[in-house]
Amino acid sequence: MKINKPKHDVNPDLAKERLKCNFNIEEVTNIIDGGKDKTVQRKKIEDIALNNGASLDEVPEECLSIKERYENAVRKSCVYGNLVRNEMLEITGIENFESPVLRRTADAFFKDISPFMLHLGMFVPTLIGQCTPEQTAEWLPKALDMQIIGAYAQTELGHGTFIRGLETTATYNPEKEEFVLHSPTITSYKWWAGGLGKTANHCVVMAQLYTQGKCHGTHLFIVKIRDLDTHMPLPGITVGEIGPRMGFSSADNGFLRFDHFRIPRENMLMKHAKVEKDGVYVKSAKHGKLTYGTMVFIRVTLVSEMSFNISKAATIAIRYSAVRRQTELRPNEPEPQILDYPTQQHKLFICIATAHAFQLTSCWLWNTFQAVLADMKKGNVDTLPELHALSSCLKAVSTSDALSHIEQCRFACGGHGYMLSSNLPFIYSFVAATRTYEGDYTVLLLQTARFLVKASEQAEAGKKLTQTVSYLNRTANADRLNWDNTHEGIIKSFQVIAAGKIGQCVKSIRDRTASGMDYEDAWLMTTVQLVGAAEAHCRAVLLNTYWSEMRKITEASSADVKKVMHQLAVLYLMYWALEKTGDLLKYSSVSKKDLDELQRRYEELLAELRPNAVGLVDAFDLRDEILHSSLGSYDGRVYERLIEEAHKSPLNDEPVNQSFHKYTKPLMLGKL
Ligand SMILES: CCCCCCCC/C=C\CCCC(=O)SCCNC(=O)CCNC(=O)[C@H](O)C(C)(C)COP(=O)(O)OP(=O)(O)OC[C@H]1O[C@@H](n2cnc3c(N)ncnc32)[C@H](O)[C@@H]1OP(=O)(O)O
Ligand SMILES: Cc1cc2nc3c(=O)[nH]c(=O)nc-3n(C[C@H](O)[C@H](O)[C@H](O)COP(=O)(O)OP(=O)(O)OC[C@H]3O[C@@H](n4cnc5c(N)ncnc54)[C@H](O)[C@@H]3O)c2cc1C
Repeated sequence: MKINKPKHDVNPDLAKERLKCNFNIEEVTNIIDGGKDKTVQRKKIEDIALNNGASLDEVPEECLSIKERYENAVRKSCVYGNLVRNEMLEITGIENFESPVLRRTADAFFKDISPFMLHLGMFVPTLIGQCTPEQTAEWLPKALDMQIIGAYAQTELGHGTFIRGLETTATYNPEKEEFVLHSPTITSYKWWAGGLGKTANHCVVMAQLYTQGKCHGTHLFIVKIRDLDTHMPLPGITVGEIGPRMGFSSADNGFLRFDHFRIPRENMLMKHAKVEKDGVYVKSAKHGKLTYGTMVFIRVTLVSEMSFNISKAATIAIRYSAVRRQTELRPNEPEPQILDYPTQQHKLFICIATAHAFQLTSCWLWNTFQAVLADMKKGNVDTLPELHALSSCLKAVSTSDALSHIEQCRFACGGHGYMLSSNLPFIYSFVAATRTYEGDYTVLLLQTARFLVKASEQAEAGKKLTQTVSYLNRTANADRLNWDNTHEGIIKSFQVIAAGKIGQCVKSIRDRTASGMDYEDAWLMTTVQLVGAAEAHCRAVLLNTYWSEMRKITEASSADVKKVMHQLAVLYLMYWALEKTGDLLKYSSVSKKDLDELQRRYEELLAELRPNAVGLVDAFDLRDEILHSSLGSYDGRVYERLIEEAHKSPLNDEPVNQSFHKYTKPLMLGKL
């Protein structure tokens, strides 16, 4: 398989690494893509994107002014959007518009973010999930064809987490058969929506619905905010961009204020509830939270997105570590490649394993999501709470872990990792936002904890639990698990840790209520433990899912691929067992000797994986144009690229900057 055809000679150290690799790289790539046919499809889509010169920037994105950067991003988004519409969707099928391949290939065009990302990412999914068939027929084709460009405006200046606290109102007027949208306070300004500031002409708005004098809580509305021809904001709309951010610099995250702005009745998204012409409110949803559906969808997709981002950072850091040499081990010996240091391997190999863990878990979560959607189509919403609990904790933990692993990759690249041209700061700042948006880490783990506390009480009452919490049935009465130093033993010990922590939360809440606290205060006082319990549950789910899915997916693989995939999964289990020794000591009979043995095995495993490290990141098959990294390109021309990038700095356009004559020279001459 030709991964990247390098234009230059490959760095000799990197070339040697590739000779050491003892498994079939293409086979692993096919596993990651979900099959050989999917690899072929991905490559076709990448070719379409990359054979188009429009993705190239003469001046690096980061060297442009805020306006230039946005304008360049819109230019590229239009080219990319056009390719998606005219060529790529033909390959994936239009029903797969949310295919991760389309999202990932977009990275060939943007180091930062496309201002159109939220259009396909949230606006279109909301139309699909929240419209009646008539509304779908009206809006969806226009959105997919990009005749209208949308954003998702839910968060306000005063509230993001607490959706029920949103202040924007949509008041129904039966005489005119219209809703009046209004922002009554400064805290009710819509705030943050990606693409809203300058790009979108429509948006989905979450607002408190009032009809016949009564508030019925938050509902979704589709709102045209700009004239389609002139792009001017419509009267009654104040819209703009919220200002520079840590990342997302070209996403024109926006603010929006309504001044008694009128929209037709038909613009309420009415799949789950409607307002009749006369103002009567009718709810058809069988579950109170179906309007939160787009958030669940994005939380599910983010797990795979995290796998992708970790694989990018790992590829950069591991290739760089094969090229970089530092510090004599013994006098007069050549400096070793930094990849030879076990401490470096400890920072990096877990990233490869985590990318696989998240990829396999995300496929499993996606299938669970599809099954729940199928249930809901039949009118059964019983499986939704488990999906909500699962998607909440997996979103929280995968984004948080991804962030810390990506930071480790940057540390692993020393000073050069701090350069924007390494791309690690872009990847980091993108992932930093994911820990917050679509539900903050703590908040989502507390949602999972709610579900776990109920499940634990049901287990106590002898009820049979659903699959992801069924371990509570088996472990509810277990005090301390007998430590068993096998892979299954480690997974079981994580289930016992989770069960023990959940049980301890239930006890704390009960003790507190028994001593006179009301339930809300008892819950609040226990939230630090509840977050820990939900994280422990999530770790148990991740370890179990990764291990079982890895075994399934490699059943027909060659012996060498089976071996290396198995080694990665074992590394993942051991890494987390060693990270959580305190919990293991508390909830199992593990001894110091067992832990010392685990540590020794872990260190041996790092050494066993070492010859395959470059092969494993090559298997992610990330083309240079998608990696955008001076440190991580396939040919390993690290130093040459760093110099080439330095020359692109606008400060190097002339030998002497005018500030010398204006300020520095007068200072030197005492004439300032
Ligand atoms: C195509 C791929 C693209 C990938 C990349 C995309 C990049 C996109 C870039 C940026 C996007 C950023 C977009 C955004 O951030 S949009 C804004 C997102 N905002 C949030 O996520 C807010 C988080 N807050 C909440 O979700 C909720 O407020 C809450 C924390 C869950 C609380 O809600 P509420 O107060 O209404 O509910 P309660 O706590 O009282 O719970 C009541 C019961 O409802 C259950 N519940 C809550 N939510 C859900 C749900 N979504 N589904 C099912 N059930 C839900 C909850 O568990 C309670 O159940 P119980 O049985 O215990 O009563
Ligand atoms: C880059 C980016 C893009 C975004 N894009 C969009 C978009 O397109 N559309 C959109 O509508 N929104 C968007 N958002 C907004 C985002 O969804 C919210 O910022 C997010 O949901 C967190 O809400 P918040 O900002 O209100 O944080 P807050 O809720 O104010 O959180 C602040 C702190 O309080 C804690 N906290 C809050 N509530 C609780 C609680 N109940 N218990 C314990 N601790 C709590 C949190 O853990 C956190 O530490 C975006 C945000 C970012 C950063």
